[in-house]
Amino acid sequence: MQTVDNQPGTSKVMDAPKHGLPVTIITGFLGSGKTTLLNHILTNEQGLKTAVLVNEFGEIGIDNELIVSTEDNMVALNNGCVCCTINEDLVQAVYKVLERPEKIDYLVVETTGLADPLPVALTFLGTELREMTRLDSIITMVDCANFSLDLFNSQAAYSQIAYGDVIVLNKTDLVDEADVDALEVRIRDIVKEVHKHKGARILRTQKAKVPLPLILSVGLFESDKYFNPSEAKHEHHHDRDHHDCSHDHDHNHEHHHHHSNHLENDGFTSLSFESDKPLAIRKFQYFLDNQLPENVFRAKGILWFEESPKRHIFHLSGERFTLEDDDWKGQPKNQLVLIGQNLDYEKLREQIENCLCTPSTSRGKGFGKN
Ligand SMILES: Nc1nc2c(ncn2[C@@H]2O[C@H](COP(=O)(O)OP(=O)(O)OP(=O)(O)O)[C@@H](O)[C@H]2O)c(=O)[nH]1
Repeated sequence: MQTVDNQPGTSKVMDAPKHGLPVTIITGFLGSGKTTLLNHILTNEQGLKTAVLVNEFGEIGIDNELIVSTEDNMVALNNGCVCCTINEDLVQAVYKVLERPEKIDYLVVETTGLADPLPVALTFLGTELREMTRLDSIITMVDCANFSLDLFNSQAAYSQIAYGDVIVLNKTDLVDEADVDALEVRIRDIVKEVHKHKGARILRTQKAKVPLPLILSVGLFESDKYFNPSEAKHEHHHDRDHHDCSHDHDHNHEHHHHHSNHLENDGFTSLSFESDKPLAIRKFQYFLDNQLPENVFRAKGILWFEESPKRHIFHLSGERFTLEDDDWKGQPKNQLVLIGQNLDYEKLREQIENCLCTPSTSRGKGFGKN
């Protein structure tokens, strides 16, 4: 776990002392644009000093590599669900931020794409943290090109929509406006099912570019109205024995019928692959085009191809993949995480290993067109 500060140096001092530290939770399904929003916040926050807690699904923390200026403002909570396994880690991580001698104006928590945001919110409301922090809002990112509750068959995906104070319909560049309209109607219905009298603020974005005043320090989270922390049974024990996802959470909140019993992360698991050998571009492309099974919903990686001196950032969400390049800062290597349901680990691992260069692989072949 690492701790860090964005934009060191002078920071605009907010009125609130540290014990009222405003907190925003960014949630949203796998690949919806949470990290993209986080980077947008960190590059545009203008003088605010923001601490960031990032929880990632998968053994390798690819996000550490993808978040801007992570030298000193980030606590990475790797491998585990922020709402179950590492709940106590979350409390400890927030304390670490609060105890730092320098001023912190804001705390942003990015959950994994499979986390139910409600227990995360309750962590801020139902523990000692209640005195120290002020939960400002839950922001839910939605991938307009891939959103379907049926497709995900995921309790977490439902909860993310149901409890979002601000819902950002992202990736509008990939779909027709009429589809976004239909999605918005569906989402408003889900929000209404849970919050009878309260709508969510729904925004549309590309690359999560949203004016920050619309999402930060908005005070949209209405804890007293929708949650009763004193009733929350989500207790936080200071021993390590409770880091066990196999227990059934009973948060005993008003909307009990949607409580977050998302055992095994709705059947999603991850495969992490690392190698200090380069990949052969053609083989990897063959893997993507012909072998990658449909049950891999999300993948991300930092890739090294023998044919390229660049560092390639690979993302797959649904059926779409992208490869961007920048420069290596250290020794090149491959890091790849695949996330999906019912993964055949052995087969996948073998297929990826087969993409690595063998000494006889010829050089100089570029990425072909699909
Ligand atoms: N076309 C398009 N791509 C986008 C947009 N926003 C984000 N992306 C891309 O979608 C991919 C996933 O974005 P991330 O921000 O990493 O998503 P995430 O929610 O943090 O992903 P996980 O943490 O793995 O669940 C990346 O390749 C982004 O560049 C958008 O508005 N349009």
